[in-house]
Amino acid sequence: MSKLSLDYKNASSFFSEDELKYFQPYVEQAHNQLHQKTGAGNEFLGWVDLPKKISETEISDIKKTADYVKNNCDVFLVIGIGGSYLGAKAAIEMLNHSFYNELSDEKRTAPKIYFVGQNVSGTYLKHLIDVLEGKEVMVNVISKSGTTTEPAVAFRIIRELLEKKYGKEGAQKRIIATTDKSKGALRALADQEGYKTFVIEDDIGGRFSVLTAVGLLPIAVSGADIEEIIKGAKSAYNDFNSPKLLDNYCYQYAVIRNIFYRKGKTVEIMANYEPSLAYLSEWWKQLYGESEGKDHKGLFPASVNFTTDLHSMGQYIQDGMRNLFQTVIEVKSPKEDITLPYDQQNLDGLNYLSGKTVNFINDKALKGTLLAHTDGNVPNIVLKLDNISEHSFGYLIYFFEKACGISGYLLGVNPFDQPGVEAYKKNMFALLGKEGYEKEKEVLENRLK
Ligand SMILES: O=P(O)(O)OC[C@H]1O[C@H](O)[C@H](O)[C@@H](O)[C@@H]1O
Repeated sequence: MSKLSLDYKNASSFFSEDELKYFQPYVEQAHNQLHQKTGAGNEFLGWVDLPKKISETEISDIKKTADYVKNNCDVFLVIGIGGSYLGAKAAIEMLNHSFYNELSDEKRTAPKIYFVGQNVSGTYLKHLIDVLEGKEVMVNVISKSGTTTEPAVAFRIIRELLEKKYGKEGAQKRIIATTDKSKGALRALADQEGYKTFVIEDDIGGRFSVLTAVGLLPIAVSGADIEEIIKGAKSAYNDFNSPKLLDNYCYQYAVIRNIFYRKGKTVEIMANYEPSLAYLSEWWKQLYGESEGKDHKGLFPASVNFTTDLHSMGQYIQDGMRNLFQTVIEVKSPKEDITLPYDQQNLDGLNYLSGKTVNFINDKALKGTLLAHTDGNVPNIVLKLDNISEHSFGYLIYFFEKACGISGYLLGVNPFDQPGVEAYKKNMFALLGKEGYEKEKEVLENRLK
């Protein structure tokens, strides 16, 4: 069973226990807003009860479809952007072999999985087509709105490729669409072509959708146990259900973020010491960035992968502008370990470590860095995760989602919309010459002269 704990002793000299307690009434209000669906954005609170609500029928449909995918392709393309891919990618990287796609077919019992449709780079798409040559391919195209440009462009190209290779009917059996139940271009296309579909409910926003078919289908294809993920999320639901701040460390995390923000620590850096957690941070950045970055407010969520980034960003964190705090994810029992051998010659000077494991070295790096950064006036919150498992993944996801809802309400924003994302889209459509944007096009082109 996974367990998570919050250790803020390396942050506690930056605020007092009283400051934490002062938030109790506001936390209670935020808790009620979430659970009674009375706060801003309350039409997007389907994720709150999702771990309890997801049906056996949905899970078994996802598992059956995943088995079909596993038996019918070498490469599974997941086409989606933002909330429509980050959660699945985070899970697959966290739970599987570090070199999942590179493993031999005997060692990897599932297809290779590529996440695409996150850019509009011609080079990238051309290179993707090179890699698909001679491979049996299936596709899961995921878009809640069904109108997002990046995945739509990638899907049009891949769909043509599949139809050429397998014929229209053959391609139809190889495409699964995850989208809205009735709206959007992808829904219309899927209905017309007769693709297998999964529905994203109206009340679950993209960045809160990893525990729906959006995340669960690709995760199930990779061989991970999605029922365990849901169980983990369910236990987090139960563990973080109290409005009492002192009994609920999920809410404590939300409050501490808000305390630091109000003290001018405007950047939160998520730090991990396991490369397999890099995409968990990417998922977390979207969750917090899109939820809180609005009305000219909000912490800037950043991430670093340690020890790698200690050799690039470590200098800044130790010694740059003091507007940072760090949230470190410590994994108490990583999946694997390896011992450093003894070397007679000892030219690399590492014999003092021979017989020690690499995880032992990593642990000392974590602890040493924690103290150094704290000494450098960067408060450190540590989230200690017992292990890397499906259960832990579900638990962590729900922990961060719940804390995000509370934190957004404490900040005084609507955590469930993302109006700012439209600005670039409007300009891009105008410059591309999309119908209805003629006036904007002229203005923008003049500005670009
Ligand atoms: O699933 P989609 O509708 O394609 O959206 C994919 C992503 O892009 C949008 O622009 C939003 O900012 C994100 O919140 C969303 O997750």
